[in-house]
Amino acid sequence: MLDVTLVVLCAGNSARFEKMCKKQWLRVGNEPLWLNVTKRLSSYSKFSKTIVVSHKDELNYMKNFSDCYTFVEGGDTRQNSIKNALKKVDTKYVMISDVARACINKEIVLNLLENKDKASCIVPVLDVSDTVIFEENTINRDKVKLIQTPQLSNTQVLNKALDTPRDFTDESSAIKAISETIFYIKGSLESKKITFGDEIEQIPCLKKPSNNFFTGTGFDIHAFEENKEMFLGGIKLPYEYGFKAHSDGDVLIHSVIDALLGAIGGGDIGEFFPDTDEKYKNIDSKILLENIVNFIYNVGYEIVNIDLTIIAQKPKINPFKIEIKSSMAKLLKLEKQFINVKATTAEKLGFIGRAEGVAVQSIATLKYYDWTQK
Ligand SMILES: Nc1ccn([C@@H]2O[C@H](COP(=O)(O)OP(=O)(O)OP(=O)(O)O)[C@@H](O)[C@H]2O)c(=O)n1
Ligand SMILES: C[C@](O)(CO)[C@H](O)COP(=O)(O)O
Repeated sequence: MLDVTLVVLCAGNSARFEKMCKKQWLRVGNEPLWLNVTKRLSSYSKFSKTIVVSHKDELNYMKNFSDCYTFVEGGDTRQNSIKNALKKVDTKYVMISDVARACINKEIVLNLLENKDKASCIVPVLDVSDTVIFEENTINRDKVKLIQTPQLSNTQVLNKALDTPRDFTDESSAIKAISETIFYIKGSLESKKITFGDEIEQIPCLKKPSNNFFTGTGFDIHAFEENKEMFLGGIKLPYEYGFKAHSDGDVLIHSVIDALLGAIGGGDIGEFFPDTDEKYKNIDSKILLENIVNFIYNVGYEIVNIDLTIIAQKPKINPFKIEIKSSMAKLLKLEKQFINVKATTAEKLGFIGRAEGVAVQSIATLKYYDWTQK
């Protein structure tokens, strides 16, 4: 076992990527990119431990995918994500790589490891073959290097180098700033970082997402409550009661949220919005659904269609079905043809039949965001 910890940085926001899905959640077959890259990098040598740094909103979801790695919550910058990871590093050396550099080859990792005692930070670099200008003045391109990852650092030195208010864009810059040594090895064009959306085509090792479909079911019930407005599918219904709930009680939206989370293996609405949390007291459930829809797109899915059935003796639903369908289509960012709203009574049977409350069951079908399509 090496005295080296592997850290894969997967906690970014993909702001410059400008796609529906975040870079780390692009699918390679059935694997999110972060898992595909982490499996590949960790297979290259016997690292003491592998740490995956995850965006705070995706940490619990990411943990669903593997028990083989230590998951750490990222920070608001790459450097702070590294600092969070270093709290879990107890080895002399740490190798840190950007998940956005998806196609790191084994030779580079082995070369870094072979040279780990040559300096405080071992860095793969590329020479420049283009003419280079700096502030509109041509400079000597032979003195220019493009820095890549993974970078292999002495853990103690890196901790010291990052104990600063300065924000560096990589480890070697921080280590150099405290006058510690750097050793450069030959990098690779294959180690190109995915930053902008159109760069995906330049990444050689990715295969297209699987064509699988994913379904999830949702079911929710809410009792009627006096002195409360009734919301169903984001629409206010003119009824004498509302729904008894911590939130606004929109039982239809809650049912659909559970169907969406079910389809991605993301648990249930209570895990995302605990009914013990004051910030969700009387919350507009449309906000909850918008949050979940954004999450689903961020982690690499698209919604194909939703079908739902409202089970209610009262109020009469038919007069509002079209409005509910339009409301839900807008919230789900779906064409109306892909959201179906059904309604039925309970034939006066049971609590629904006694008009004590309403139930809604939903089913959602999702697929992966296909980044190979323009
Ligand atoms: N707070 C952050 C920011 C970035 N990263 C990771 O650092 C690597 C390089 O960052 P970058 O390519 O800039 O990714 P993003 O920050 O997602 O991109 P952007 O700056 O466009 O938002 C990525 O693998 C990213 O996931 C991280 O772990 N934590
Ligand atoms: C660390 C890095 O990949 C080295 O080139 C680069 O600095 C990351 O920059 P980003 O803006 O955080 O992608």
